[in-house]
Amino acid sequence: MADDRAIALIAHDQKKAEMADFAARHVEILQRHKLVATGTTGGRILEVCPDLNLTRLKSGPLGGDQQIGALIATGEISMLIFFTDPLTPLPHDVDVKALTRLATVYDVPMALNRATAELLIDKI
Ligand SMILES: O=C(CO)COP(=O)(O)O
Repeated sequence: MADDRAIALIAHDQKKAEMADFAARHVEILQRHKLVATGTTGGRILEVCPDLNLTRLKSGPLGGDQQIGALIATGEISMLIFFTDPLTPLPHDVDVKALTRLATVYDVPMALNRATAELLIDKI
């Protein structure tokens, strides 16, 4: 059965270049899937991979993390790839925590760094 759920892609500012590089390296896999991303991350990914089926939501600090959390709660996300930056304070830290919490609650595969994302991407 085809999986109609989306893969969620998010990166904090210091990790956006890494996310764009990750997407470019795995574009053949990603183009087989529906994708959602927070606003700025999605824009950076589409700069390097313009043909992806990617929906940009709000920017993280303006509610994008919460939008992805809501999609997790409604069963619409198959995997969360979230390159977090643990070295920079974030105004929306509570949203980040809420999102990773929901991914855990709903048992959604979640990669919080590139090494884990590289392992997960080969499983889809
Ligand atoms: O802040 C983010 C996740 O917490 C990411 O949001 P942007 O992709 O809009 O920068």
